[in-house]
Amino acid sequence: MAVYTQVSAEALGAFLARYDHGELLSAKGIAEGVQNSNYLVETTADRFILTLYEERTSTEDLPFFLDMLDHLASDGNPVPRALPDRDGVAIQQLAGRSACLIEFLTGVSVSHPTAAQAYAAGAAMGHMHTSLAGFAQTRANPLGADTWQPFLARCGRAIDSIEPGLFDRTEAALASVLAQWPRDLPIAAIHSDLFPDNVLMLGDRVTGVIDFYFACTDIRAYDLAVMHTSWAFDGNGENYNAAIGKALIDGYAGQFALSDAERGALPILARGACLRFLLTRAWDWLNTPADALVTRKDPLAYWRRLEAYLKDDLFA
Ligand SMILES: Nc1ncnc2c1ncn2[C@@H]1O[C@H](COP(=O)(O)OP(=O)(O)OP(=O)(O)O)[C@@H](O)[C@H]1O
Ligand SMILES: N[C@@H](CCO)C(=O)O
Repeated sequence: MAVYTQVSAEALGAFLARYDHGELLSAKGIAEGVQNSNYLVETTADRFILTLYEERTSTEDLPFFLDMLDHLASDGNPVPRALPDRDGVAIQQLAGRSACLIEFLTGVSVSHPTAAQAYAAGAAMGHMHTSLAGFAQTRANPLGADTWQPFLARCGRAIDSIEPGLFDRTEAALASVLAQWPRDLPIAAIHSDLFPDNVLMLGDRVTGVIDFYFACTDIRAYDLAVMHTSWAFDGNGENYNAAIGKALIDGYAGQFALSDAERGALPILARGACLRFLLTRAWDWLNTPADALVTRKDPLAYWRRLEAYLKDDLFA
């Protein structure tokens, strides 16, 4: 579920009255997503997404996210813009939250991508990286490599309740990854969370790239590594699909030239990405009650991926 904040029909009607996008016909909460509250809103003019930003999205960073979306949309990327009201204001207040009315994009996210879909998604990331070369704003990555050790310390030995020995194994893996972490690769604005559920598709065509609320400035090739960890394995991280992995990289490289240094760093970047998602999932696992409405994501699915990247060079 992801409707934490309820919005009354009266409040939504008054909100929509600030725009020239028709009158309210219906509003339905969207179950997917865990971070923010999302509604599908239909008006007499069109359909929209209404997002109310919950505490996990830092609202002071909203201008960065929205400007990045505007920049990408202006350059032909299929990303949703937040719409300005009649006074040019895009970030509003609604039901005690910051809120935006966002363009609705068609398409569905695929749970078992084919190689052709992975190729298209890799190409969509390559296109975004090409466009973002001209985007000057920056935002430090709040979940970047330098934060992982303090993050593990915050989780503490409670992490062993997920699986005995997990703290020590994670600590050792982290030390090894950080010792090899590349410090001289190109840095740029990146999505940093381009999982299959954040790509909308119709057949083999990408119709939407969404959920930019982890977007930040970090190693550009790290974005591709994150994508590889999330697309090229099954959900529980047990099976690697080499055809998907290759299609992602080929699709990306067809749009944006990967340097030899970036290509060579993908294995270590992917291991880092595994630790980033292992840690945030472990934190959520420990801090979300088992009976909460939000489905917790399995941290160990990322430990299994890490083991696969340690065992073989999956980018060879
Ligand atoms: N612009 C859009 N057009 C169409 N559907 C959208 C759009 N934005 C979001 N959605 C739908 O809403 C769902 C939730 O959106 P999103 O993934 O951004 O949620 P979230 O809670 O912010 O993020 P997270 O996935 O990190 O939990 C998506 O799975 C998609 O179905
Ligand atoms: N995509 C992440 C959640 C948001 O960071 C995960 O699956 O763990």
